[in-house]
Amino acid sequence: KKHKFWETQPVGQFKDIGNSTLSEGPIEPPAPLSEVKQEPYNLPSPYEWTTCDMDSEETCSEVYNLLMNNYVEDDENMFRFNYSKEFLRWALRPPGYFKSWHIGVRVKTSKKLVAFITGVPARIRVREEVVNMAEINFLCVHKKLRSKRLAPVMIKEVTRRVHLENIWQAAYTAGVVLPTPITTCQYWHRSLNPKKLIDVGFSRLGARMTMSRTIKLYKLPDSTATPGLRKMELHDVPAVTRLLKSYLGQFAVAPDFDEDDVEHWLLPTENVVDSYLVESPETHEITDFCSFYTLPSSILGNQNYTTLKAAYSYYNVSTKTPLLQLMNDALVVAKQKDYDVFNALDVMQNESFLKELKFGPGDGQLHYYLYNYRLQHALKPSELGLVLL
Ligand SMILES: COc1cccc(CC(=N)NC(=O)c2cccnc2OC2CCNCC2)c1
Repeated sequence: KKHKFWETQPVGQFKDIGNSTLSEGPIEPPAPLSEVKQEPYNLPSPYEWTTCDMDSEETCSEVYNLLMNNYVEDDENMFRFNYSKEFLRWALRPPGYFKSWHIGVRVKTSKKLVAFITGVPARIRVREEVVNMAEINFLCVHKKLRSKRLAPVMIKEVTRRVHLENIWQAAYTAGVVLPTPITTCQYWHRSLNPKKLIDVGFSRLGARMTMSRTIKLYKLPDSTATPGLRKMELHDVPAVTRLLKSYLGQFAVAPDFDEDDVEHWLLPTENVVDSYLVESPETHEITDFCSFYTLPSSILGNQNYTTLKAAYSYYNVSTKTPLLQLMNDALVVAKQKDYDVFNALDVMQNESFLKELKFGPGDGQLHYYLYNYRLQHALKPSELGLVLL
């Protein structure tokens, strides 16, 4: 029976699509904390819960290795996400985070880490409502423990721990269709190193295309074009926060960033997140912003390469510089930093540059979900202003 677990959860159900008697907003009301289950859910007997302290080098390495060997692969099982340790520490320790939401499962005897799921707090605006949510991510069960029905109990346990902090909504993405997506995004890839991408099977040589013609097609300028483009610095946080808050206001669902959030999520961090802004040479006003995060993938079964260096479009704001030019400069910077590919979803205003900047459509979709919050209608990807890691 499909979705046996999800039909028991407060999420939009397929059977409710189009039922206009159901109002937009929380599906179940908050419960008094005394009514939240105080003790952890039961795991199958060989396993025990553990809280993963990401400040611990040893535990962070265990999480890194579990994900490197068992996390999400592409549809053809040629690549697997290879989040770095510094990326995981960044992703899991935003302002107000809870260590208790970094949940692992260990084998009682060997203490081996065999599963993981996380939440981080986020203020997300849904239309006019700002909602305290948990962003759920990194659900991973060791390949050898699949279909033991561990995922449902891990989802229930992270939900229980989120409830204990009086948070009743969540946001998450998945490559699979579950009840019920608030939107479904296409992903797009812009080749930066086409020879490597073809060698490893990420891309295929176009029909009637030679390798040298393909390399020429994706060639980028050696330097950026926008006057006043520079890396974001700490003193830019107030201006970038204002710029971002104003820009994200146009989307139906978007983070409600304050300065502490912007400092954490958007200040450049080596090998994790890169952020650039345009400071007008005349007025010194900050008029535009672009950012991408670094998520390499392991290349499974290739003699010459082990890693695909990929940049993922994050938050971009254009108020003076055309978005097309701003994003082309982002491609130029990514190429300068030796990335192989630049990925983007068709969210926000990304559709306006994807084809013109020679992005090609990916072969999959990314579905966005809200937990315990019903939207009257699914969104178009262009109405979504939320990028999850
Ligand atoms: C190239 O290596 C891959 C390794 C694993 C999976 C995929 C395909 C895939 N599933 N891609 C995405 O989900 C994706 C494509 C474009 C932009 N963001 C994305 O996912 C982000 C956001 C959701 N969490 C994973 C990273 C590709």
